[in-house]
Amino acid sequence: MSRAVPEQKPTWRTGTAPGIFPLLGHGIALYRRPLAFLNSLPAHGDLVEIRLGPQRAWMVCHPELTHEVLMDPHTFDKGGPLYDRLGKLMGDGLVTCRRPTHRAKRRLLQPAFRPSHAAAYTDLVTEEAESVCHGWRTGRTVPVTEAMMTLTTRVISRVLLSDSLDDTTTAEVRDCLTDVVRGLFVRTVVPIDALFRLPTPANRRYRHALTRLHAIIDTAIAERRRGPDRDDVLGTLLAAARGEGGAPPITDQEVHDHLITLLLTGVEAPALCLADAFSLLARHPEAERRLHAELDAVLPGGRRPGRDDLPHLVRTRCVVAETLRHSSPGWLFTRVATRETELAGCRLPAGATVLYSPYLLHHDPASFPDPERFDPDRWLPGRAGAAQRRALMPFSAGNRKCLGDEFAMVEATLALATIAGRRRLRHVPGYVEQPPRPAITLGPRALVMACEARSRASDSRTAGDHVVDNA
Ligand code: HEM
Repeated sequence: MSRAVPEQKPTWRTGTAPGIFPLLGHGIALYRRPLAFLNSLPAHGDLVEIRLGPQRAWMVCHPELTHEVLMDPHTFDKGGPLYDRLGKLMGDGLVTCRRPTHRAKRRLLQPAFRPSHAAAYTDLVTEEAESVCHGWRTGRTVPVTEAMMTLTTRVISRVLLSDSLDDTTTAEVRDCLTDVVRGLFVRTVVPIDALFRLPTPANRRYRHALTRLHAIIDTAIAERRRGPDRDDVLGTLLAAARGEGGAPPITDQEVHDHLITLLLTGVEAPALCLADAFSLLARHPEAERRLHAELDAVLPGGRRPGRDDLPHLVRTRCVVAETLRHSSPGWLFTRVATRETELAGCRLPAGATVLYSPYLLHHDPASFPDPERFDPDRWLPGRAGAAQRRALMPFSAGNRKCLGDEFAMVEATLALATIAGRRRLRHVPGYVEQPPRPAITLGPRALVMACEARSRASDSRTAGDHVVDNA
C-alpha cells in the first residue's frame, strides 16, 4: 500500500538509530554505506535520532514531516558549523546565507531562472548538447560523466556570463569545479582544519582549483566592467551593484559570491543526473525503447529539439524525473533549529541539527512501491498521486527550494532528447555498478560507456509508445 496525504495531524513515530560507535556515532555508517544506512532509518521512526560524531542530530524520515521543517525557515534555518565552513569557501551566496538576507538575494537572481524563462535557454542547451556528442563514434567508448560536466559547465557559464569564457577557460572551470566539489565534502564533514593545511596532492589540487575559480570569476567581472553591458546574470548583478532597480546596491563581494555559488550549484548536479539517466536507460531496455519511440515521433530524423517541442517530450521528462527520484544527486541536507522547538512530539534544543534526505524519501516503499525499480512511467500524466508528488523532492521545497529547478529540468530534458536522438550508449563489457562515494552530490563520477548507432524506433514501435497527452 502506498502512502496517502494525511488529512489530519498524524501521530508521529520517533526512535533512535542503532549502532552508535563511541566518538564517531553513525559517521562511519554514513560514510561507508550511506544509502543502506539511510534506507534503514524509516524502520526506526518518522523522526530518528542519530549521532554525528558525539553530537545528537535528527533525521526526518517522512515526507510530510520534511515539508513541516522546510516550510518553517524561521525555526529551521541554514546554519551551524557546516554552513560556517561552506561560507568560508563559497562566500555569502544564496546557498549559505541565513534567512534575514535570503529573500533579497533570491529576489535578485530569481528572474533569470523563473520557469517561464527556462525555455528561453532551449537553443543554447541543444547547441551544447549537439556539440558534446558530435565526435562520438560508433564502437568507441565515451567518458560520459566528463562529457556531461562539459555540457553543463558550458550551459551555465553562457547563462551567467554569455560568451565571456573561451573554450579553454570553460574546460578549466569544469576541472576546477570537479576538484572543489570533491574537496568541499570532506572539509565540511571533517572539522579539522590542520588536516587540510598539510601539503598533500589532494589538498594542493583543491587549493589550486579554488584559487583559479575565484580568479576566473574576478577576471570575467573586471572585463565586463570595461566592456558593454550584456543581458545575462552578470549583467543583472552589475546593475544591482550600481544600485539600479531601487534596492540598496550590492557589494562587489556579493557579485563574486553569487557567481561562484551558481557555478558550484549549476554544474555537477545536472551533469550527474544526465550521466545517471544514460546509465539507467542502458540497464532498462524497455524504458530506453519507449524513450526512443517518443524521440522518433517528436523529432523525426534526429531533428534538434526546439522550444515548441518541450511540451511533447513527455516521456523524456519522465525519464529525467524518475532518474532524479531513483538517483537523486542531492542526497543529504541539514537545517539548524534557531530556537528550542518541538518536532514530531520531540523537544529539540536551540542549535539542534535536523537532516533530510531526498534519497531516503525517494526510496521509502511507503511512498514509492518497489523503490529500487527504475520506472519512468510512474510520472506519466495522471499516474502519480498527490502523496507521491509531494514525496518527490530532488530540488527540496519551501523558500530554499533549488533556484534552478525548472531550468535543470528543461536542461536535462533537452540534452537527453538531443543526445539520445543521435546516439545510443551501452555499458562496456564487465561493467559493475559501483557503490556511491559520498560527496556533496551523489552520482557516477567517472562513467565510461560505449557508443552505438541508433536504430530508429519506428522499426519496432508498438501502439501507445508515444504519449500525446502533454498535460
Ligand atoms: C538536477 C539538478 C539539480 C538538483 C538535483 C538540485 C538540487 C538542489 C537542492 C536539493 C537544493 C536545496 C538544498 C537545501 O535544502 O539545502 C538546491 C538549492 C539550490 N540550487 Fe539546485 N539543483 C540542481 C540544479 C541547479 C542548477 C542548474 C542551479 C543553477 C542555477 C542550481 C542552483 C541552486 C541554488 C542557488 C540553490 C540555493 C537556493 C536557496 O537557498 O535559495 N541548482 N538545489
